Amino acid sequence: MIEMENVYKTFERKGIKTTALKGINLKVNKEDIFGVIGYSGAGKSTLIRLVNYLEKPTKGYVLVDGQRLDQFNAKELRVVKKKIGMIFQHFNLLESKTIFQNVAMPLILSKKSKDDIQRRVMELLEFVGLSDKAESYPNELSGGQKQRIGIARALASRPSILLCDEATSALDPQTTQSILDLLKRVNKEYGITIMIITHEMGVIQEICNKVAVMEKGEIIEQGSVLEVFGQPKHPSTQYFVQTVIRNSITPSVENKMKMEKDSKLLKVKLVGEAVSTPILNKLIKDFDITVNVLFANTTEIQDTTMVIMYLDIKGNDEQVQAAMNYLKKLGLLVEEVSK
Ligand SMILES: Nc1ncnc2c1ncn2[C@@H]1O[C@H](COP(=O)(O)OP(=O)(O)OP(=O)(O)O)[C@@H](O)[C@H]1O
Repeated sequence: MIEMENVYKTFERKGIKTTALKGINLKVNKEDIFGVIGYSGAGKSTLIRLVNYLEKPTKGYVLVDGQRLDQFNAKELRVVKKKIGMIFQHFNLLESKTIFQNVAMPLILSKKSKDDIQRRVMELLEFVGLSDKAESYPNELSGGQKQRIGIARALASRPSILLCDEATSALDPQTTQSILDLLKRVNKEYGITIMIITHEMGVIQEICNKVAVMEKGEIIEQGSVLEVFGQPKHPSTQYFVQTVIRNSITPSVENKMKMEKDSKLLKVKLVGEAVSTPILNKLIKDFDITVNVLFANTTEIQDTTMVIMYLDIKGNDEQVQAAMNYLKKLGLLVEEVSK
């Protein structure tokens, strides 16, 4: 659906060059809600602006539906761009136009008939739950309602891709949740591919199935959200994951642990089916060891449950080793943590 092949983007202003993107490779499939996360300045906006050709790559290719954007002429590019809707952090609504007129704008520009416009706009306002606001003006709406209108307007031309540029960053947590729920419906009910850039890991956790982590113009890690959240490799990814999934023991427990000389501290991660295995019961009964749960955290990612536990285990060396082997055999991620 969307592909980038070795994409570079360098800006030049007053002789100063900034390379915003350095060798980006990614593939977004039709059914995806693909999230791009990174700190400010990582290159996220530049990356998303390449998809609808608001920016051109300095080197490399951007493909939409298997076709390179640089090979289209201006007229063909206009057709492709109609397939790509976009929503923004600050909504970008026209303040002097009514809500109806705002949503109708792309249809007016494509010279649709009055009847078609009336039908489509009302259908979209219903979809976003704001049919009663057709004659209101943007300044009469809350932030969440404005973003709903932004989404309705972006969907007017029946796009197959929706780009979201920090779409929830200006909203409170509850409103963010309702906008994310709406975006999920856009993906499922209309079959629209969504690409979302954000600096909030919670957004990725909530709706994305794939994620790319960006730093200094590069993608440092990418994969399914379950993979990346389950086993983040790069320190920056680990940091982002830590903002939504606490996976370390508290300092006070850590201090107490240091006093316990004759036990081992294990970090155990269970994902999916493994969660229903009664491991604690097994460890105690079959290996005759003492198990103390120091920390446990359960998270839902992409309808899959992930549990992280810190277990303090005591027993003779053989028993402890056998217990660790048992956990590893089950396919669980087991790490001995040094105290
Ligand atoms: N039009 C431009 N001219 C010159 N430099 C630019 C331009 N657009 C972006 N940059 C530079 O490219 C780098 C990446 O910027 P970009 O806006 O893509 O990052 P970002 O991850 O979206 O950050 P933020 O979350 O703050 O928007 C930055 O160093 C920025 O200064």
